[in-house]
Amino acid sequence: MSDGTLYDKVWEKHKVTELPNGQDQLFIGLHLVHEVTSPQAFGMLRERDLNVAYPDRTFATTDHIAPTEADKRKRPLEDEKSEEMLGALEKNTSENGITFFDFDSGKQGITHVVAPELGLSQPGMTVACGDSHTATHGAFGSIGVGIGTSQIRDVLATGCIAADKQKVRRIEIEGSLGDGVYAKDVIMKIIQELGVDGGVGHVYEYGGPAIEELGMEGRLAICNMSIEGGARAGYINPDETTYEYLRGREYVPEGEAFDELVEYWESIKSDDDAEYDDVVTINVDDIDPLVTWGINPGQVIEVSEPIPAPSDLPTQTEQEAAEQALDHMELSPGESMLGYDVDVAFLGTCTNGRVSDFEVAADIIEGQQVPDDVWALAVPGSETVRKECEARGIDQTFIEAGWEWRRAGCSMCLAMNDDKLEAGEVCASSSNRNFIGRQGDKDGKTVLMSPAMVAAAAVEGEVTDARRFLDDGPSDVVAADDVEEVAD
Ligand SMILES: CC(C)[C@H](C(=O)O)[C@@H](O)C(=O)O
Ligand code: SF4
Repeated sequence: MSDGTLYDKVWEKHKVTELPNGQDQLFIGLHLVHEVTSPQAFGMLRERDLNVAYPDRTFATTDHIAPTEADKRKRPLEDEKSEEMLGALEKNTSENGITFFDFDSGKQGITHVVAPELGLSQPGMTVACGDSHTATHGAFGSIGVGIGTSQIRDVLATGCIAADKQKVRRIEIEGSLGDGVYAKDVIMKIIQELGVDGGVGHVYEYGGPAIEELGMEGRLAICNMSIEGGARAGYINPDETTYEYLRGREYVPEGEAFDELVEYWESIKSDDDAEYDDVVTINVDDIDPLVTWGINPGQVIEVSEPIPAPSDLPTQTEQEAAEQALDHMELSPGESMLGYDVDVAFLGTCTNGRVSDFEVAADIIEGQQVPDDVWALAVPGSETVRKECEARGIDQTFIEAGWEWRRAGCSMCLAMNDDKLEAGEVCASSSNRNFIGRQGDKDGKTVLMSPAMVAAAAVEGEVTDARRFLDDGPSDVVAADDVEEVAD
């Protein structure tokens, strides 16, 4: 008989008991903490005079409020609220014996970038963090869940959460990605097909040839945006790519211990005959780079497709959302996103702030100049990413092309620091959310896309198909001039 999916197996291994209310008590193997969602939870522990149950399984970093300009990282931080949050995290971690990757550690960065690159996130684990993008860690074949304040308190105090088991949808990605099409495009395609609520009540298991071909950084980008598709978590079964990535990382055991772990990791993979609640197949052979045209990540098209008319959308909710989106973005149905003016290019975040993202973008911007009226901002996802890019000279390519090369943090992904989109500005962004006001002013506009597309938009000052910049890209790429109706 089949043991089932990775989700079933990992869940069962971590289930402590069934609670009287029907939920399961789930043990959490890795608890990640950042400055925004943790202070209140630590406060709750203090009120009850409780200690942190598993400080060795708990790791903290500062990301959301982190200033990205080197000289603004001096303490106390200029912004009072940010200083308060950072101070609280310092106090809470040092009082409880929790490792904190602070600015001086050289390892600070976005939680979901730092934990994977240090080898903290491993297959078969349960990972929790007070942050919706904890799904990212599922790229290793773990269950990564975002949790709220009371659950953060519970994990701190007991190492466990009360949780409901979800259904599992297998998303089979067939085919092979063309040049200039990336993991980000795959997840945007999935959300286009299944919608922003499509995953509610589910976790997504991504698999199939196109997923197997991806490196870990691409897999992380896909799992990262599971939440944008409404899923509670997303994961990919571990394989050689996973093990090779993990080998030698700081928190990964070596030698025989590593081999034993691989054996365990192999055992928690979904069985070939595992039963899923649902299977969806998407072929990516012919997909073009995707961009959003609206104000949620499901309002997305392949870059040369026309923007849909609200009346063509299936539900009233989608129709109303589309009306609001077109109004906000100042776009009309039938128009193309090609040629849409861009003021800011933002490259970074827990979706696309890793070395390979900067590498891909550097290939496009090399020898090009950002126009005077475009502000191009490159923000490594972690200090480790930054230093590796600098060691390889990638930062110089950005700087020479007119980009600002910054220190690590969430930055303009949600503008909790100084990096803000202003009213009326359009941002070509490698992030994961395009909600109104997300990147700063409520009158700013966000267009989500892959790092390559952000780089190309920075060069042109408008949305363009990045494959035009590839030596070996396809020959039939549509340029803005070829499109009859081009947005302003
Ligand atoms: C601040 C934090 C709680 C939030 C999240 O949960 O995701 C943020 O990271 C985001 O991306 O919106
Ligand atoms: S980079 Fe963006 S999505 Fe990721 S944790 Fe930070 S704010 Fe959230």
